[in-house]
Amino acid sequence: MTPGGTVVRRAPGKLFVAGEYAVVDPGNPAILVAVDRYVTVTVTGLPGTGIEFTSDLGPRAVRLRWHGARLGTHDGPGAPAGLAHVVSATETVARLLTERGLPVPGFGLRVESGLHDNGTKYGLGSSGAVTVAAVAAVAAFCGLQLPPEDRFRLALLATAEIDPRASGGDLAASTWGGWIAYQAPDRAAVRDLARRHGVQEALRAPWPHFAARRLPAPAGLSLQVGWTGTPASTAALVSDLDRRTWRGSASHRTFVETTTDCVHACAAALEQGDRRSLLEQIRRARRELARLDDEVGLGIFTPPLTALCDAAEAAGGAAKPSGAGGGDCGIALLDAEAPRDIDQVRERWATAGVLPLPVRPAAEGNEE
Ligand SMILES: Nc1ncnc2c1ncn2[C@@H]1O[C@H](COP(=O)(O)OP(=O)(O)O)[C@@H](O)[C@H]1O
Ligand SMILES: C[C@@](O)(CCOP(=O)(O)OP(=O)(O)O)CC(=O)O
Repeated sequence: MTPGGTVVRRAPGKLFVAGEYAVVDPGNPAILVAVDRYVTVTVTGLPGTGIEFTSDLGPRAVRLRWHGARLGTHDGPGAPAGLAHVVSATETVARLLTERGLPVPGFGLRVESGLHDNGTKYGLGSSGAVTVAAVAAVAAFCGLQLPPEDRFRLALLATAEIDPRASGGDLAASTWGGWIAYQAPDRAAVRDLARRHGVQEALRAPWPHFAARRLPAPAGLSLQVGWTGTPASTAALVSDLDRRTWRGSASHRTFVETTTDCVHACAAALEQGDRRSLLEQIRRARRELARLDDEVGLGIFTPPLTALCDAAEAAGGAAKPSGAGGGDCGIALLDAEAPRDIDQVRERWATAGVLPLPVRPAAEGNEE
């Protein structure tokens, strides 16, 4: 902490490489990569016990006060629109402080997002990055020294209070950085564990199915990212899928089996530096998502995302939507030694209305 009592923490955004949708069920693997665009959270001491939130997405600072363990306005507990993630992150760290007998001081928390373009999200995981950065900043400001897994767990507990369907893969990438293999715990179960036995206990207890480990970056391949310019609602797409009869069907089982096999093969290809196999598996992941989309008509593939994939495959690369689809970003892996092919793909993307984003994998995640 600086002498003025200000703490600054940042967390990178992320992209899904493979495993989206399947990863929402505990234990199913996915691969993500952190990218070098960040959400930055600054916490500064303020007199009193209230917490003042300022976001670059909101018009003005919002001062909230404590109603027991929850933050809210004078009317009662509850986060104002657009502040759900920072409020939940603050409440979760505050519960840990209280359980440890430590005071929760008053402070101001300010968010600056590098994951938006004039207020429109790129789909690079701003909700995950802001949660990870807010947990780290609030914890450090309050004098807690926490290892990465504790910060990840706090961020997941904070997220599960808002939406237990979210896998937390974004939180893992934002916490650890680099290329990550991730398996989610049962979010409702860990949320209930924290509610019943406390946050401290939820940090200590085993979390069945949860796993996160770093993978090597792909050698000789360049990660290219295209933005469709259309923001998609992940929560809406995931709950849309849940409302259909697909879950529990033979098609669901096939999707999960194929996707799991594909993610394991991608991880092995990264570990063995096998470029050709990695490209084959990314193309397979695209096909499996397309099959899901054809069967349930979810709208994962929009015309710009299909054009993004076709252009990359025509140049000998592999590509797919990243995450829930329906807009946001797609990724491509292209031969790093063929800059002219990369330029050509980017030109074809521009013609299809896809903006190439100048982002690169970020080796580092969020720091304590
Ligand atoms: N700059 C920010 N300031 C405060 N909260 C933010 C900011 N960026 C994102 N969030 C949180 O994340 C939510 C948006 O999540 P989502 O639509 O899933 O975007 P993304 O796809 O980028 O994760 C917002 O409603 C808010 O709670
Ligand atoms: C469908 C999913 O598996 C992947 C969603 O990935 P996105 O990258 O679309 O997510 P946001 O960061 O919230 O925009 C749902 C999940 O894992 O929670």
